Amino acid sequence: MLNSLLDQIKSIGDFRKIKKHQINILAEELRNFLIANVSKTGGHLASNLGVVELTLALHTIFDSPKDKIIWDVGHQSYIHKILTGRKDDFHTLRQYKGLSGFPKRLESDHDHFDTGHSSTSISAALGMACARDLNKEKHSVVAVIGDGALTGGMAFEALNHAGQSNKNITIILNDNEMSISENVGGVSNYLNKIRTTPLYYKFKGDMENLIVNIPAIGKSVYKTAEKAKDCIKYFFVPGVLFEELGFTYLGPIDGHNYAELCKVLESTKNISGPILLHVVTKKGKGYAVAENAPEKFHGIGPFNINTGELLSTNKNLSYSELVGNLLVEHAENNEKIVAITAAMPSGTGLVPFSKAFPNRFFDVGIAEQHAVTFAAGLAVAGYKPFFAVYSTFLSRAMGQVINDVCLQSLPVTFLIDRAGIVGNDGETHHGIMDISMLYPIPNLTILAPKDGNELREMMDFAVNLNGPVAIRYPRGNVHSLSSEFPKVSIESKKGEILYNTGKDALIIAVGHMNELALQVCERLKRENINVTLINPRFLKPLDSNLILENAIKCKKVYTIEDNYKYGGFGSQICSLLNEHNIFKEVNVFAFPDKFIEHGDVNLLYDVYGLTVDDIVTIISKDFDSNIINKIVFNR
Ligand SMILES: Cc1ncc(C[n+]2csc(CCOP(=O)(O)OP(=O)(O)O)c2C)c(N)n1
Ligand SMILES: CC(=O)[C@@H](O)[C@H](O)COP(=O)(O)O
Ligand SMILES: [Mg+2]
Repeated sequence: MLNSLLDQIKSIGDFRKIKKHQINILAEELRNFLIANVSKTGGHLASNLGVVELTLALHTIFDSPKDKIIWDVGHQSYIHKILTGRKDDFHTLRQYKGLSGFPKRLESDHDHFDTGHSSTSISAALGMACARDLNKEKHSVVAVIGDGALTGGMAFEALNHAGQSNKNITIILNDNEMSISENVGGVSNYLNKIRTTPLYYKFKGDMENLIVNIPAIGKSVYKTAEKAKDCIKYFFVPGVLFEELGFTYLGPIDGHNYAELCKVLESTKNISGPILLHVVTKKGKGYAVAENAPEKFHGIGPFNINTGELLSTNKNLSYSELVGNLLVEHAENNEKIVAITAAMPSGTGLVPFSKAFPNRFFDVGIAEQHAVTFAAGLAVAGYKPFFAVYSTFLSRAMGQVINDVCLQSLPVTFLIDRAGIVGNDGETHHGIMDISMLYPIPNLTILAPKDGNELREMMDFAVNLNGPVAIRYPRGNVHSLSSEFPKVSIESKKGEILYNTGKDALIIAVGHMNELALQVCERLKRENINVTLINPRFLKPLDSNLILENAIKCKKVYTIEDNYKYGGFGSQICSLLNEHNIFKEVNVFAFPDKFIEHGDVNLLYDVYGLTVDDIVTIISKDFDSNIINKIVFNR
């Protein structure tokens, strides 16, 4: 049905001849298809339900892939993918070797820019528009950006540039009043005001018709009115902010009215210079449970279509929830503790804090750079800021971490969530670079808890440390690892021995990777390979004495981390041994120098050789006397 409808619409050619009922049926088919598929695969549903008519109109009026459409964040590009030949593969969404949940140039000619991180679309689109003009090409360039993404500083940097560029570029602001949670900030308030203002572009058109049709004097009066347009603009145009930046502001228009969208999009082709078209949509449109719970259905796991309930309910505590609960506990006894999020209160577990301490909770919008320096400002004023942020999104603010927090050695704690492989979101979302990014920064303490208990200890440590701290922990449920060895206090800044049957192999595992490492140790024990396992706890400053005194005694050293090999923990161990003239073979189990694709977390660890079997196989071979003899013999 969907295919034939799509073909029918395409065959009509002229949008003005497409009947309203035909579009309504097609939109309904697309929504049903989305819901049916995402209920099985999981994914970003609410945002995509909200852009069905907008995407249909874009692909009616513009000629993709000649005309370029760039999707900001790109989590709302599923309809675009369905309309551009990927419907039959849609059941593979976000699965290993299947369709990505974000636009990917390698996936389709219709995907003109890989997105995933917010607020990049206007910059990319402007770059493409400038290239087009340099090449003397004629295609359209359109960026679709949400009201949440518009709170990202980079979007304003691009608006500032695009506004004075005189480039023909259309920015479509998809305004659904939502980020992941409710949108925040002055921009959001401004857009709220606009939504209740009469339609400027309609007003302007009506005004023109009225004046020019006044007999005899119409034309001259219109000229005067045209000159007086600025006063009309200030009085009427709702998008004066954008107009003053140099854009022709159009809207706000109903983002679910296909005919209206087509008419206005068509009209943009006759307007020179940068345009900002403000469309108002509803996140979750057409699926009641998603309309009523757009945050829940922003990113959702497989669910029951009839009830909207998740098919697998996870009753276990997640690291994000644990962090949020611990922060509330500390804030109850320390009024200087404040919590910051960049538009991800629920994802980072800060909702309980926001409810308990609304005056000490700050959602800054999708603005990680601002969040870090904002935290620094709070810190110099005597507060103890905790910024909870996904590892991948912290990469946005490395300059601020370095120069605004660590250089001044301010007591800001970075709660680095989603550290490690995150799974279905893929390349742009895995948190496997933070160790490499943070290691070189002076004054910064970097902690990696092996489980929930250690995370609690590290939060206590961070609260009492008068300096910058980064605590990294993975997506998912809290681990709980036992150790028969005496407790080592976290204040000692020491690592700990987690397992010790002898000195054949020294294994040093980062954070939650100790769960896997303990299984490796048990397997090696059955092969009579004696192992010492160290949990460093402090990635920086390293407990060098513990590592060196064990490395000297062991035959080979192995490190295990959920970070890139380059600049990661393993490379730190290599240089530590080297600096102390301990020339032992170090085998670094980490991620190779490539972007890690999307897929199930465990499958990705398997693909990249970070499973118990893989590691046991390699270590066993190293200690397999037959193999060692063979190697010696063959030399
Ligand atoms: C730099 C960055 N920070 C945070 C996120 C997480 N994130 C993904 S979508 C989203 C909200 C986007 O809101 P909006 O642009 O309004 O799109 P909508 O979902 O409402 O369609 C956020 C915060 C991200 N992708 N990139
Ligand atoms: C699109 C985006 O960036 C977020 O929605 C992200 O997918 C959330 O990730 P989690 O599902 O790990 O919270
Ligand atoms: Mg939005």
